[in-house]
Amino acid sequence: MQETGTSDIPAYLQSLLTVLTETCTPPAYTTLRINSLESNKDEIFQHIQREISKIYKDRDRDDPVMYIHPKLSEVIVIESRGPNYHHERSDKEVIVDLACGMAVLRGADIFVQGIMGAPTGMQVGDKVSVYSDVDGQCKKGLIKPFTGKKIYVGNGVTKVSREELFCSGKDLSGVGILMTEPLYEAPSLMEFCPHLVFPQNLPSIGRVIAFDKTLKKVEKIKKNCDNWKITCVEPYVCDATKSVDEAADLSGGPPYPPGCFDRILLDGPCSALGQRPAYISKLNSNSLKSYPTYQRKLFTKAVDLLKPGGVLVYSTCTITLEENEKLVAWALRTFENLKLEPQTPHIGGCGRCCDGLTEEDLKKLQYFDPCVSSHEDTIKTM
Ligand SMILES: C[S@@+](CC[C@H](N)C(=O)[O-])C[C@H]1O[C@@H](n2cnc3c(N)ncnc32)[C@H](O)[C@@H]1O
Repeated sequence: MQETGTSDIPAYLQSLLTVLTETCTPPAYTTLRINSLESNKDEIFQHIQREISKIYKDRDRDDPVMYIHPKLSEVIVIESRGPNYHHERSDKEVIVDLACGMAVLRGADIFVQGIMGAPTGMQVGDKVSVYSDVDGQCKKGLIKPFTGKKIYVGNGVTKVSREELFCSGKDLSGVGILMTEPLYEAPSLMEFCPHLVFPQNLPSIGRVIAFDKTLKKVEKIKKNCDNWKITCVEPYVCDATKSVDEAADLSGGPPYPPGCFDRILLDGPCSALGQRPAYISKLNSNSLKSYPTYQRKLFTKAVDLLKPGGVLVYSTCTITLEENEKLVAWALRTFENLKLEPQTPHIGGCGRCCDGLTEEDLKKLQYFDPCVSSHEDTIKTM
């Protein structure tokens, strides 16, 4: 996208445009959470640095810039490079689905399941240019050139032929295209040293409340805890709207009695408009409007569960005022016993002005603005 740079556009639209442009690009770095229970942090950092250097060397790339986050000593930061538009495009075009395309922009190779269309005669070892289908219009097995909306994500070398992919009837798995010249250079981290590091976006690095209403999510929490040899987390399948009961006790799973938690992280459902990169959102305005009501319901339960003097952290991965600053303003009006506290570390920007929040209030909120390069954020903290 191009910057319009026109002064005829009102400031709020200009800033919305900038946000939309920025959300189309992947973050400027990848972050890995170190499992300090496993070994010494510096040793883990050096080990990961050597492993990543090997991966980059195999692909003829210079080592990436990597360091321990200056304020978060358990976080490794790996800088991305790009966009690299100078690569020569091949006339052999491969189309991948949107999820696969977005993963490629964050450093992944292409797994066979993500490949939708490939040219006739495509053989193992062919150099291809890869495009992501933006609107989900490409039918599996497409031979003809794709005429729908597509974005270029890089060049790669095929590990599988078109014949094997679409005509063999085999249940294939694994890497189908190795991305040798991606649009953005970032490390591919699928199952990368899972006992030593865990890929986690910077804003998500915090404490985790161990219940979710989805069984699949709870199973994932259990698997992560097993990988990390964490024994102090008890994950439960639980609808948080039913998590409080006067008659309950703390001995087993939910529900729990009111006022029994010292700290709560409420990382609830949201419109996810801050997830990057994202070229398209399938949300309609009704579902967008439904989130704040649901979030207030969950927030009320979290306040019920909190001990006097306890800490409640509310987080989302979206950018709407209604689900962020306006929800905070509502909470301060509704629960007289709640007050905002400064956050340490404060590595994001401040909150945005609305609904009577004061300058001091806004400084106590953290907004990870997609318009500020994440790399700039990191440098600011050094
Ligand atoms: C933003 S995600 C949380 C991500 C999680 N912190 C992580 O890092 O994987 C929001 C989660 O809220 C869960 N959820 C939605 N409504 C819920 C409810 N009523 N009770 C409990 N969990 C709920 C969803 O299943 C979803 O996994």
